[in-house]
Amino acid sequence: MEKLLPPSKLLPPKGILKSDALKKYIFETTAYPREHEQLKKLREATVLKYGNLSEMEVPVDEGHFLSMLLKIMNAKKTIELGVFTGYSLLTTALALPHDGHVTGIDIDKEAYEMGLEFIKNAGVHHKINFIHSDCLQALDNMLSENPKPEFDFAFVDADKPNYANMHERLMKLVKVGGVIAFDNTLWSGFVAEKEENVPVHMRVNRKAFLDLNKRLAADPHVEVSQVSIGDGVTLCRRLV
Ligand SMILES: C[S@@+](CC[C@H](N)C(=O)[O-])C[C@H]1O[C@@H](n2cnc3c(N)ncnc32)[C@H](O)[C@@H]1O
Repeated sequence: MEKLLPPSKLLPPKGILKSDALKKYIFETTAYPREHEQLKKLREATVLKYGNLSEMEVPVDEGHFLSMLLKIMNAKKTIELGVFTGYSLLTTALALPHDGHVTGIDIDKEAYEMGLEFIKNAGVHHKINFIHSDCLQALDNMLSENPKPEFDFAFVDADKPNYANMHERLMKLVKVGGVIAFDNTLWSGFVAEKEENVPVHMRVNRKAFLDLNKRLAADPHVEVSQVSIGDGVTLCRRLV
């Protein structure tokens, strides 16, 4: 018999929404009922295998937001930095048209291989190209092989202190009019807290996000929207 997790184990423990009642309401009313069957299975399998590390996955409501955005944009070619077991990657592949294509990059191949079963069952494996590499290295390789902008959309969810370096490279790889989405930019709300109130292990990334958020807001080459969903998602639309 399929092993089911209690609903309390499935509500995202991190993020910026501090009301558990409201979180439960949103997830139970809209997010879980609309979650694709293979995404649900992938999420449950990730919790079982990785325990607390499964918190790294994008939450279900954010997945719906990204899916809607990709469809509204008519995105065809996308890139993702930080795949883990593939929740956001599978979300993206499901949102793209039949001839769409997503490149995912991660240093952890084992986690991606765990998610492959669900990606294959969802029938979208042909749309995915997984690159097992450090993401800055992979972006530099792409830029040296073919410096033409080719992506409609980029999702950034790898090592946080390197987001600014990824932004610099992605501005050359994402088309004018395309979107770069940075995940976790509100860092559980700690960007608005004094440093002494932030758990020590979260301080380095908090500082990286404080710098990044300022830098993106001041960047005249992008239109910026800070979206208060999940752990905070910043959308940057390339202008020039
Ligand atoms: C937050 S998780 C990604 C979660 C994923 N987007 C999802 O929805 O399930 C971050 C991932 O970034 C990967 N990562 C961290 N540093 C990296 C680097 N320098 N290059 C490539 N991947 C990296 C980690 O291995 C991890 O799988």
